[in-house]
Amino acid sequence: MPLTPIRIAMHGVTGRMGTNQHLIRSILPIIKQGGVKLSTGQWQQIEPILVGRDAVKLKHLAETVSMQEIGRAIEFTTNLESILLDESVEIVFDAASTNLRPEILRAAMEHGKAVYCEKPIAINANEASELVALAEKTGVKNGVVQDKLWLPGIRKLRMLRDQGFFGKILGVRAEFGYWVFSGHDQDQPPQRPSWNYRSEDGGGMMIDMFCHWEYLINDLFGPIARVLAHKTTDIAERIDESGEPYQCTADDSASALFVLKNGLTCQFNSSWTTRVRRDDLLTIQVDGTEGSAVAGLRDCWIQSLSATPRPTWNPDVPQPIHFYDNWQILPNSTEYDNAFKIQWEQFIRHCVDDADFPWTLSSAAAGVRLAEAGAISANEQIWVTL
Ligand SMILES: NC(=O)C1=CN([C@@H]2O[C@H](COP(=O)(O)OP(=O)(O)OC[C@H]3O[C@@H](n4cnc5c(N)ncnc54)[C@H](OP(=O)(O)O)[C@@H]3O)[C@@H](O)[C@H]2O)C=CC1
Ligand SMILES: O=C1CO[C@H](CO)[C@@H](O)[C@@H]1O
Repeated sequence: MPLTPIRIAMHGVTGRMGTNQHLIRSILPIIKQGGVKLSTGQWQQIEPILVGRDAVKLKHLAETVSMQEIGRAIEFTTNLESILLDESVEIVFDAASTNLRPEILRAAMEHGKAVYCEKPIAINANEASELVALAEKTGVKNGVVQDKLWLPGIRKLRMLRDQGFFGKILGVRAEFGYWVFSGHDQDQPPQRPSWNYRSEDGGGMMIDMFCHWEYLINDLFGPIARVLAHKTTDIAERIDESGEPYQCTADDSASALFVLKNGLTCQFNSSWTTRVRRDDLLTIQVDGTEGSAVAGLRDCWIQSLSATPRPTWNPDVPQPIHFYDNWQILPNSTEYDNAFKIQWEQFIRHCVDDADFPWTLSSAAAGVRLAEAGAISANEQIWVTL
């Protein structure tokens, strides 16, 4: 007997993340592959209902896009209330802009729905804690996107760590970012939404990225003990979606030192105002006594102690070493599925099969606390202990 498909309401699906990563690269491919395989060997199929405020965009996704991807249309509605009252809907997912998230999550949990959502779960630690408390009170299953954990580059880094490649890990440096056009030249339109650059709308580098850095560092290297951070708003005015100039009130660059409970120091630079001259938009370098690795989003390069060149400082001659030449690229040792899709499958198994799922609201609240600690550190110019 096939299992009844679980109904998943998807709010914020008309946005960049909702459309691309969640609908087109996760949910529709899961439907296409027949659902998610459970521990019993049965396949759990899913049925999405798209929810939002713009019926035209929803109809396009539910009909045209869905038809292209899975050969049939799916449901959509602009009535969120009716979704909350619909007992056949088991999971409410939210990928709308950050400042809307707490209200949606609260309403869904109060109606007994399992919740799954994009990061961050809130823009301040108090609100994040209230959501965690409500999840505990209502007992609903809950989860938060922590996609970077399943990026191929990060999986390769984790494999190196587990195989003891590094020896003793001495330090971690991450460079994240790229140039986000301000929109002042109409031939170079901005590639990120304007709310990202307004703190009153939930934007800002720290709140966007420190929640990623928290779970990534915690997973790969251990829990963070304290942070020293600095943030700036490098570009004061940008152009919004309607072509109007607006004042940027959020940080677009942030640097941080995270010192872990095990004593390791992780240095993270994050910027929307930098031009890339490195291997990828995010690179994480791990240096150890026995070897070093640099992970990008998909690739990972290694250099062992025995392959380490011997630089000497002499600015009077051209640099004799081509530093990139002494690194070896790791092969792909498995198939790397989309990171968001992998986590969706795990969340569905958690809901249906009770499989372990540690990436909860509680774990995501730590990311919001780190962003808040970073902001306090920057504003008061102090170390903040977590
Ligand atoms: N995990 C990751 O790698 C990433 C996560 N994110 C997170 O994803 C979330 C969405 O970001 P992104 O996709 O870039 O944002 P977008 O601006 O592209 O999308 C915003 C979405 O929110 C909806 N929305 C905005 N205001 C309202 C409102 N008042 N009422 C109802 N719906 C509203 C929009 O609907 P409409 O179409 O009708 O305007 C749209 O669906 C953020 O929380 C962000 O932090 C972002 C980037 C990467
Ligand atoms: O929130 C985010 C901001 O944008 C980044 C990419 O540009 C994402 O990786 C991240 O999740």
